[in-house]
Amino acid sequence: MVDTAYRFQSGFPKIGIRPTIDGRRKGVRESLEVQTMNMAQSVADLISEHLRYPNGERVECVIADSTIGGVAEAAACADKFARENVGVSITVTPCWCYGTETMDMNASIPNAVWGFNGTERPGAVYLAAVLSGYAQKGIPAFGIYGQEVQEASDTSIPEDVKGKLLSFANAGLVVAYMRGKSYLSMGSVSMGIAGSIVNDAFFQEYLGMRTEYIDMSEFVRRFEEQIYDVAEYEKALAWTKKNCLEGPDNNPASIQTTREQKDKDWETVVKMALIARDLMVGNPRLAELGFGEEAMGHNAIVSGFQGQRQWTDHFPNGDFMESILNSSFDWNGIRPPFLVSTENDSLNGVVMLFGYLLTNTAQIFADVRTYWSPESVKRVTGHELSGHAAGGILHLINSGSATLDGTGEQQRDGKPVLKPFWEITEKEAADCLSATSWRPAGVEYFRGGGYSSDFLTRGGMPMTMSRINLVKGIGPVLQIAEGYSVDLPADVHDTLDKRTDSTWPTTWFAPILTGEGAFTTVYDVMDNWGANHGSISYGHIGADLITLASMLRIPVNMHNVPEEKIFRPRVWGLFGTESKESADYRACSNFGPLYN
Ligand SMILES: C[C@H](O)[C@@H](O)[C@@H](O)C(=O)CO
Ligand SMILES: [Mn+2]
Repeated sequence: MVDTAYRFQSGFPKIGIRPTIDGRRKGVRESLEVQTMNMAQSVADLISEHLRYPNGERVECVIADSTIGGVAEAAACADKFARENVGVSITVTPCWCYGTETMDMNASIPNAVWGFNGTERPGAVYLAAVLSGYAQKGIPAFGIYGQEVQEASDTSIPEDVKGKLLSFANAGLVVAYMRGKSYLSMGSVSMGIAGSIVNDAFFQEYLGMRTEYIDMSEFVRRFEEQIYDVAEYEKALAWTKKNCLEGPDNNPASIQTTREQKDKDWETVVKMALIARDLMVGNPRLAELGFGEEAMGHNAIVSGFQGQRQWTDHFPNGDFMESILNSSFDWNGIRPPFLVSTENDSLNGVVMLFGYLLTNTAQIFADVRTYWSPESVKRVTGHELSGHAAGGILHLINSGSATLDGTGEQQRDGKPVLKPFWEITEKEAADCLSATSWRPAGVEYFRGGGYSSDFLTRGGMPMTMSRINLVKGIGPVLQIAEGYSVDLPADVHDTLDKRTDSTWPTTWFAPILTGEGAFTTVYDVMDNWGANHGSISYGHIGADLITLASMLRIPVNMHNVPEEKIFRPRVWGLFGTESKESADYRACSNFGPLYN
């Protein structure tokens, strides 16, 4: 595992836990002190045991110095949280407390309240009272209480409560971690793709992020003036030659580039990867080499590279740079991915960021290229789709930033998975690399050459595809499709793949159908997809995305997440309980973006 310290030097937000209590002394408060503090401690233990920061360390919790029985103690706790960089607030109580006097009034961070479901003391009554206060004051807060009544002496956290606490804390940390960071736009709008019109108001108001912009000529300046770590470049090039095997050139012989040009392209694409990374997060080595300004980077947690066409018409394309940065390993070993979106599609970059921060695993960026109905597959190949694929499949394929982790060569219990970097073994990283070949770019599209990663994602993995679209008059809208990667017989894959650009990585994706709305058929999923790209995460993370979207006030226009898994602020129910989709739209528009 490599040293990640310089990437994460600004530190991580903590979870603040507020034990609130009935302030009446001479009996009531004293009798509750221990139980209340124990609840706070058990929540802190739960969170630190289960949740990790992007560098693999356990999430840290801060508990108020005392239980909170009134406004003076609430203010003391707020001071402590501000000093300790608390970005997410959880109030816990087993008893009645004074709602508006004890609540956390910080509207710019996610808030939740866990009210103990006992009847000796009315924790759930406080929960209801304080949540009505939150609704009345316009601060959406999440309410948590267990299904089953607990004994007063029971210090355990019921399973249903654990689930909600962790979902809330996980999504809340994403909100907190994004705040103050940047999206780095490398280049401008790619081929008229609207998602690459980087919208600063969206980033600022909904995510609390900056947008930074550089011209792609900055790469040329850094090539020519050697503004990169030459020693690292040499190491990277040698590693690439050894581990990134060049595949066959698919171009007609008359337009194939020479061996000499191909070798030169390898040198350029490796330099591009170093430079893009340095632009995003900085590099202390550059300061030692006399480039103090460049050493600082742009504080970017996600970026996008325009590439097409001004760059790719002349220089090698960005595919190697994007794929290797988006992967969990490179010449420096196994390390957290750097998120880069192809074609500077910033809106797809944002869902890559959500998926990554929710799971700590790398993301597949892809074109949502083709809906293959069972009939079309049968007509073209004679094959009958079955299993998860029975209703048809989507061909996800793209030059550029699909992570090599997306090969599915990492394993857990013998099954293909994508893992957080700290769980990936050397062998698994090597297997992802051997499952990938690097195909000379199609020079009709990419006149400047370059190399595209070519692999086929293993089937059987639970995956979630998502996408943000901007709608004039509404703002951002999120769409989510949970499904599975699927295996096709090799000859069937070949026939379908060869009809398109077979030098690109493929994921065959079968969304889960619910029989309703956008999930009536696979065709409907494709037909309702809002743009040319999607980001694909390992696991069924739709519920986490929905929780996160509600914190940011981004409505969800389509999803196939089971109702019982959805967790949003309590006040969403006050916008109507019949059609939760339209209530979500009204709630988001009523409260407006988190940082407005
Ligand atoms: C080579 C082509 O221009 C592709 O890059 C194009 O199909 C896209 O990926 C559009 O998103
Ligand atoms: Mn694309």
